[in-house]
Amino acid sequence: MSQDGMQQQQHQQQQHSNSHSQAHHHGSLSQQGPPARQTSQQLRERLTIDTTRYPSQSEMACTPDYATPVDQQFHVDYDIGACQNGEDQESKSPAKSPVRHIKRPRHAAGLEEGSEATSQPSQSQSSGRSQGDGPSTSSKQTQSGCTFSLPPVAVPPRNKSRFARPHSPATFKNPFVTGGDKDQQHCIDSSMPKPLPLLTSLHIKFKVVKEIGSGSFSRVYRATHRLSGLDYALKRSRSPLCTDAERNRWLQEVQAHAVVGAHPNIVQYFDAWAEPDMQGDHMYIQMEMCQESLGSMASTTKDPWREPELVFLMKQMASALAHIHAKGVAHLDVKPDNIFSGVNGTYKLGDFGMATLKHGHWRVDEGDARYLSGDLLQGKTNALDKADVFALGATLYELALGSELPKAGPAYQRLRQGKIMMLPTFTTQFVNMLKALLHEDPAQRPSADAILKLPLCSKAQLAMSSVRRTSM
Ligand SMILES: Nc1ncnc2c1ncn2[C@@H]1O[C@H](COP(=O)(O)OP(=O)(O)OP(=O)(O)O)[C@@H](O)[C@H]1O
Repeated sequence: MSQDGMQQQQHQQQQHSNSHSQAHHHGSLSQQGPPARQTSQQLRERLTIDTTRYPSQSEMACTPDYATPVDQQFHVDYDIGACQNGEDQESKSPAKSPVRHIKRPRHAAGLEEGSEATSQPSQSQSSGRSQGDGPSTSSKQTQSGCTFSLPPVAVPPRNKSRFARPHSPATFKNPFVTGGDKDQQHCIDSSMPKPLPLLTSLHIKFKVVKEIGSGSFSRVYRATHRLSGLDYALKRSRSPLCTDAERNRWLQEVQAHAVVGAHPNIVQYFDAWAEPDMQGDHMYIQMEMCQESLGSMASTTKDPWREPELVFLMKQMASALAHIHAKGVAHLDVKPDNIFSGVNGTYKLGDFGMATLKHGHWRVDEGDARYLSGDLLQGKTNALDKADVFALGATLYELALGSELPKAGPAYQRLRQGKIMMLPTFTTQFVNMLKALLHEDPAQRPSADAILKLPLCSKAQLAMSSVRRTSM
């Protein structure tokens, strides 16, 4: 075929294609392009759909056209938004309409919520619309050919209560990060619009496997994260949090635990949230799943620990405390119940329920009396990091004895003065170190950092096989 002949054939094909499109999309459908400004009269004419002149949606099978580029597709050219609440759902084109929404005056009479005009399309509305200033009454023709009007779309008045944004859940300042400025919103106050964000993610995110422990304030569950398949420890408040004091106790635990961050000898914090039940809000903390605590191990095996095992434990706990203290936090509840065995012979310090600011004048709750230093008992809170060191010394002493520490009485008082029983199976170096940790005067106790630098600690690189307690 000659060049001229080919051009002529292409021209004919083009013409045929154009006329075909126009025949199928007469009136109501238009090719996309910059929408021309239309008078209301034109719009009304276009809104009248002659369904007999183009294939119905069911004939077109409603399949989205992914092959044709979007700017070459055909689009319904009437106010889709106005029809969405009516019976016109089927007429929606899969492609976006180039015409957005036909603007209608918001102040149109009779469109206030509850007025008759919102629910009863009338002839007068249609005629009003024909003059270009009425409400949005979309008319179209049914398959039988008769024209009817869609109800006008009510534009609710800008009513404050309806359009007011819902209160966002509170975002708290973390005093462990920002310091103890009392003016900052760091704690919960019932006057806040929503004291805690009530999120429900427990059963959506987790499969609760079983309860693995409980304390005075909480129950702890083993739970599998549904997406990752990993196991976590979920700590749940024992009873619903009803008062601000209860909520703030949890908030403080969450904030302290979160700010401490990752450390090999600290139970890793992951997330925290509140969930409502019939009685109130329960608080959840998602943590690393650990093995047994030393407290529960000690209750089953009463054998005293050997020195290498204790030095190994002391080194790891001193490392955890040095990290916590460097973050400005004091743990205030170091005890065997809160030290967990992890994998490969590691130990991890957990339970930040008593944690507070190391030097700030923040809430200081007394932890377990058996591990409380004399200075804390006397209400001296200016060296809280050293109170942790005392509690570590008391923990090591208890494990060395293989028996529980006294809760009261002369033996209790003697320990607060740094006086301990003979430990014949331990080296003098170890016993002296223990006495230093339990010193009556907090200033005389070594810091956690200083403990790590002791010659005893540098010798604490035990072969894993020799660490009897963590091989479970
Ligand atoms: N991360 C964890 N992995 C495995 N078990 C855990 C974990 N955290 C806590 N547990 C188990 O749950 C028990 C209670 O936890 P925890 O001590 O944190 O609760 P509590 O209510 O703060 O207790 P307390 O009475 O000491 O204040 C622990 O003794 C331990 O047996």
